[in-house]
This record gives sequence, C-alpha cells and structure tokens, in this order.
Amino acid sequence: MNTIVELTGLTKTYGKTKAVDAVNLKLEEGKIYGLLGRNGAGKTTIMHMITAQMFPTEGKIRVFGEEPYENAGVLNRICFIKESQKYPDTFRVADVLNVAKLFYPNWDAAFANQLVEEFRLPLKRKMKKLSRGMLSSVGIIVGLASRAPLTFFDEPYLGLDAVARSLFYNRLLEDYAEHPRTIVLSTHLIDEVSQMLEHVIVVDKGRVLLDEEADALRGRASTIVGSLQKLELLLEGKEVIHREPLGSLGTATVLGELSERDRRRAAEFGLEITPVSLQQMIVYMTNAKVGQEKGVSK
Ligand SMILES: Nc1ncnc2c1ncn2[C@@H]1O[C@H](COP(=O)(O)OP(=O)(O)OP(=O)(O)O)[C@@H](O)[C@H]1O
Repeated sequence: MNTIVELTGLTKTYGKTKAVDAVNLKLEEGKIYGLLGRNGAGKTTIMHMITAQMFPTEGKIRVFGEEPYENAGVLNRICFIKESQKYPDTFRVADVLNVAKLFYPNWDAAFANQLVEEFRLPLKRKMKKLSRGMLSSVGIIVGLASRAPLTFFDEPYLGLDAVARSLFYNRLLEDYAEHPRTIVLSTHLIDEVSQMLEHVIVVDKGRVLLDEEADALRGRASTIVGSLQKLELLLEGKEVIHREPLGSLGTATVLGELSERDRRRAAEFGLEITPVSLQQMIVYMTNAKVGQEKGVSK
C-alpha cells in the first residue's frame, strides 16, 4: 500500500491551547478512514493542515510525497468537504457544480447529475436559499463526484435526514468500489458509518489515541450479561472497562479477546456475550477511563 499522507510531529498551538499535539500519522492509498473523537479533539485542525488551509506550528506534512502548501499538483488531488463551507452570494447549485468541474480533474458530471436527482436538489436555486440539509447534500455531491484521490468529509451531514444519509453511505460505498481512493470521514455518528470504515483513528486532546484497522478493533472488547454471581467468576483476571449491576443481573465490558475456554464457561453459566460497538469502544476510551490502559492506546 502506498502512503499518501505522512504527518510527523504535527503540532498546532493557539496561545496556550495545543489543538494538535505531536501527531504522527500515515494514510494509505485506497482506504476508508474514520477520523473520530470528541468535540474539540483536534480533528478539523488536522484536516485543515493536511489540506494546506492552515500552517502547523511544528512538524512535517507530506501529501502525495510533497509539501501541500501552494502546491497545485497536490491540491487538485484533494477534496475537503466541511459543514461550514461558504459560497458566493450569487451562486446557485448549478454554479457550484460547474466550478467543481473546473477544479477537479476526475469530476464525473453524469454522476453529479444522478446525485442531484437522488438528493432532490433544485439546480437553479441560490445556495443562500437552500435548507440546511440541502446545503449538506451539495457538499456530499461535490465530495463524491470529484473522485479526488484524497477526499475528506468533515461532519458533512448537518441537517441531513436519515434517508439522505443512507443514500450518501450507499453511493459512497458503490462508487468507492468502482473507483478506489482514500476517503477520510470525520463524524460523531460512529455507529452509522462503522461498517464502512477500514481503518479507525481516534484523536483526543490533540493526540492520537488509537490508529488501527477496524477489523482488529471490532474484536477488542466484549460485553457479557447475566447473573452477577456467575459474571464475577468469569471476570476474574480480566481487564474490565465498564460494569453495570442491575439487581441480581449485571453487565460487564472486558478488554481483550475471550478464549474458547471463556466462551465455554460463559455458555455453561448462561451468560450472554456480545461484541462492543465501535461507538461504545470509543466512548469508553475517550472517557479517559481506559485511554492509558495497556493494549488500548498506541
Ligand atoms: N482559530 C482558533 N483559535 C483558537 N482555538 C482554536 C481555533 N480553532 C480551533 N481551536 C481549538 O483547537 C481545538 C481543536 O479544535 P478542532 O476544531 O480541531 O476540534 P474537532 O475535533 O474538529 O472538534 P468537533 O468535533 O467539535 O468539530 C479546540 O480546543 C478548539 O477550541
């Protein structure tokens, strides 16, 4: 796999705030990444620096092997869709698509038109007259139809209803299968996107807390439910990251893979085991309860 983004010691400070703190990260070609973390974690700041919209205070950035700043050859291979995108007052939806067509070398006009129909966008309406969800749809269409080798979606769906979000996920996956590229999704709707993600990066307080393949992460924790007494027997010697008693029953979340023996014992005890969702996992991690635990943070 080719590395297309490499960050070394990337730091951004605002006065005393370290928005991004010595981040080392690599993004590879042809993968869908989730860039996740709580509000203010530093996700947008990292994306702004990779896309040359902001200088780092310290550190090195290489995108397609080069410095991205004022580098047209790099920048026209990047598409950055953000929730707060501004448009000129006179622009209509059609104008945005026409400008995008000039800017992105891989622009697929037929695909853009198909998406306009599917998202039910009025091409002639002025951007400033669009509803919040419609504005988000325009961003999504530009992000998908640009087919940029490196595409960032930073919380792209403010105001978008569930049907439109599902349309976005489906079209993204279909188009990615035909035209593989690197896509970075930054979102708080982790459960909705978790099945699409191949690699997960969790940022907290400006630092990378986790940088791991999604498949490996999915087996990292399990929730066990059943009789409190039996549960305690099974939990002996395990790293428990969350516990919730409920009368004579209990729920516990444990880190690490459960062995065959554990599973057999759980079945004998009548305990039920379920995998922990990515969202739950990240909530536990960024609650700082387990952020420093061995085996979770890198
Ligand atoms: N222009 C700025 N001036 C001062 N502080 C800033 C500025 N931009 C960002 N910050 C601070 O940097 C930190 C990281 O912000 P950033 O927008 O990167 O977080 P985020 O992970 O994208 O958050 P969210 O999920 O809420 O969008 C926050 O503490 C924020 O207050």
